[in-house]
Amino acid sequence: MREVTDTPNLPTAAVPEAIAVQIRHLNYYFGRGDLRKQVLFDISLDLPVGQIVIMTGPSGSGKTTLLTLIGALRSAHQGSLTVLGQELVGLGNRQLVQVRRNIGFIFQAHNLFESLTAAQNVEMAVELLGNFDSKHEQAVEILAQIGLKDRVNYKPQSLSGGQKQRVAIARALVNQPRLVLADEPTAALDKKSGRDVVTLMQKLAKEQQRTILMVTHDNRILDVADRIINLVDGRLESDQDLGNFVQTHDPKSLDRRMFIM
Ligand SMILES: Nc1ncnc2c1ncn2[C@@H]1O[C@H](COP(=O)(O)OP(=O)(O)OP(=O)(O)O)[C@@H](O)[C@H]1O
Repeated sequence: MREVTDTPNLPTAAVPEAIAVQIRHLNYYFGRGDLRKQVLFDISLDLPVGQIVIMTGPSGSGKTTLLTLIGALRSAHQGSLTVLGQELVGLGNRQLVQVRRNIGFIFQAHNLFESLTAAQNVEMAVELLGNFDSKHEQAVEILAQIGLKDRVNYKPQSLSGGQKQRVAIARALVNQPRLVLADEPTAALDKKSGRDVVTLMQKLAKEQQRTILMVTHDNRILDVADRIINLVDGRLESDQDLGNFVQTHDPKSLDRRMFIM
């Protein structure tokens, strides 16, 4: 068990290591004063290590807001949000940046740099952790693992939509984040590419014991999930366990697992 940092408005809590994300009574507001608007209401949720969770819900229901809070991309103020053992409520910007380093992000817009090759786009993520010596080898290795071995020196303009999204996935995964957050990762892809991308993410969750939270409107990929949560008007409306998930979390074995396509 890890102790969670105490914050002014929260009691100290202990979160089991097998829980990657623990949320308790989380509220979130945009704006201030008269313009203040509540968009998340009393969210409580546990995401176990190794689980692949799909979050659905109507447009404007708060999915992206919740994802960005979990990803330490905005700060939470009310309730408790513990990510990889760290309480985020009450953390300053510099500490949030540290938390982000353990999270892989995959967005609908792949946000690749057009002037850089696939390998160089991935290398940038490795550099962020200060690893300059082996960055090229690491980038090539993960690109090969996701089926892009013969595309490492291609620039995004010469890649298909599915291949670009795979580069974005390689970039999100190269530092072996324990938590992966994806916002509509298949929205811009055709049926086959979308399926390939999520199958890849599913393999990752199972073989490397990574936790994946994915926002999607894409009904074609719901079956890869262990669990589907539905957000409506900022509230957790339903939480459906699909019965696929078997908790196998063993912290000692985590780093020895390899991810092979
Ligand atoms: N920066 C912001 N400032 C003020 N309100 C915002 C901001 N971002 C989002 N909102 C509002 O918060 C609510 C939730 O938005 P959010 O983007 O989280 O929904 P969503 O479920 O991800 O929607 P979509 O499926 O369309 O992406 C919406 O009412 C939205 O208008």
